[in-house]
Amino acid sequence: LYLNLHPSKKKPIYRTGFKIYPLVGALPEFLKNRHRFLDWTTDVLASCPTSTTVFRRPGKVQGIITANPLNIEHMLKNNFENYPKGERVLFLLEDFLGQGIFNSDGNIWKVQRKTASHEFNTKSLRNFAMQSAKEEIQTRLIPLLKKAAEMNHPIDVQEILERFAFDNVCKVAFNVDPACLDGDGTSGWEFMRAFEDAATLSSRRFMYVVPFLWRIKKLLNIGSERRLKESISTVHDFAEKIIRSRIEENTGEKDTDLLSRFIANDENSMEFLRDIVISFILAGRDTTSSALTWFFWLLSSRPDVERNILNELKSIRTRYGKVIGDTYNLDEIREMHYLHAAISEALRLYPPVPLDTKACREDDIMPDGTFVGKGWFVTYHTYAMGRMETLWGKDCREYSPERWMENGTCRRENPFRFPVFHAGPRMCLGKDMAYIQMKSIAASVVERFEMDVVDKDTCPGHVMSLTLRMKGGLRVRVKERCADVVD
Ligand code: HEM
Repeated sequence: LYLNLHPSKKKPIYRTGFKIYPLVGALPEFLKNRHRFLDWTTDVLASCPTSTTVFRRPGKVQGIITANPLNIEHMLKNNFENYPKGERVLFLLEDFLGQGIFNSDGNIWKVQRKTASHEFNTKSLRNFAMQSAKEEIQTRLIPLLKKAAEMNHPIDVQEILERFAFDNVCKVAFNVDPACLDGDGTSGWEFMRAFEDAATLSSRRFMYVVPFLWRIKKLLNIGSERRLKESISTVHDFAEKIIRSRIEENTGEKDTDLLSRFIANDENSMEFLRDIVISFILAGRDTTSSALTWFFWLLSSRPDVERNILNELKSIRTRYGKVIGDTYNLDEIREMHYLHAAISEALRLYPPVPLDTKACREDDIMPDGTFVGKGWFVTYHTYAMGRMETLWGKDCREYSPERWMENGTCRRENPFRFPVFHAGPRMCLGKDMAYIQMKSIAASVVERFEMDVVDKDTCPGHVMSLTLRMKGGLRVRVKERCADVVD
């Protein structure tokens, strides 16, 4: 339902992108399309004059969904205070995330943001993250892929990347190596599994047609809510044990990881520290792995793009006197403009956070004239934005890294047109770190291995979790590249 406020008459007009039925509103359509929610809502938004639509369900939940950059700039920056995450979202995720940076508003958020953004800008943290990624690539990822190539076994690249990202973000968050990429059976592996369950089961709370059904299940301690409680308890126990031992050995000096930097402030309680660490792990865990999974899938059917990446890597190796197998440092990674473009293009089509929702604090009018009522949800649809002809032209659904290139470098995009990393005061803190990690992995893998995707011609589906995961994973056969082809 597209609602427009005529400035002259100040009388709202309702127009719809969704089919609305008497009494039940958009519910039948929602149920019919729940399994393809992102594509369904993309089509609806594309048919609306300003790429914005109002969403109604029976009961009091209602809000707007928008893919309009002006509206997004308004809610994420110009009228930021009016669009917090809101009590509903905070409440649904509170059992798992507590009041960590990812799940807080107002002062609680501001305090964490201030410290975290200061630390994220330090060279020492960036170097530490870079070093952790390098080690994980050299000692775990490459040997694992070599072995898969020797055995000619198909592997699930998504799962491998998820384990990689989990190891990496745990190192950055609290300097613990769960060694998930090394194999199963470790306590870190149990932590990762529990973390995954907790994230997936928490996100399911958003999809209940009867919103409070999960609360009844929680009260009775049955089904998914029981499993959620168990997984949260495993995650919390693991994190608390580490934090406790770190507090005990606290020398008062800042260490390299984030936790130590927060511990240095004596005022932070155990719960506060736990929530921060968990928020960071959640933020950095599935996002980079999701992005790279879609990137490798897109690349598998585009040998021309792969060739351009190989050529770029070759010229960097020549310039810096490197050979295949050496890891790249920060300066070299920064010079990988085409690779940057190829990853950004994958992020455009498959944003790891496809939807993001805020709550409206006071009645407001969006720049496109859409009225938003107090208490409504406001969702911006990053996935739909990557598929809008109005934003990216007629070839918007094509994978084309070239659209990012300008005079040999990857151009910057307006974050409100490309809100893949959010925008405004709450913009993703890990963006640079994420690109460094993704480019390091992509460069090391592409120059050494060919990836032959099993079922290349089938377009994979996606699973709605907190991030956009590929349904069934990405199964590939890996083959070591011949050196003469690379050179
Ligand atoms: C491709 C990779 C990534 C993408 C696409 C991404 C995207 C996002 C998005 C959309 C948000 C806003 C979420 C919301 O507030 O609802 C966000 C927030 C955040 N991200 Fe990332 N992220 C990525 C990687 C990372 C990494 C690697 C880290 C850290 C290790 C990180 C740390 C954070 C933090 C701490 C926030 C919360 C910021 C705040 O609320 O002030 N992200 N990210």
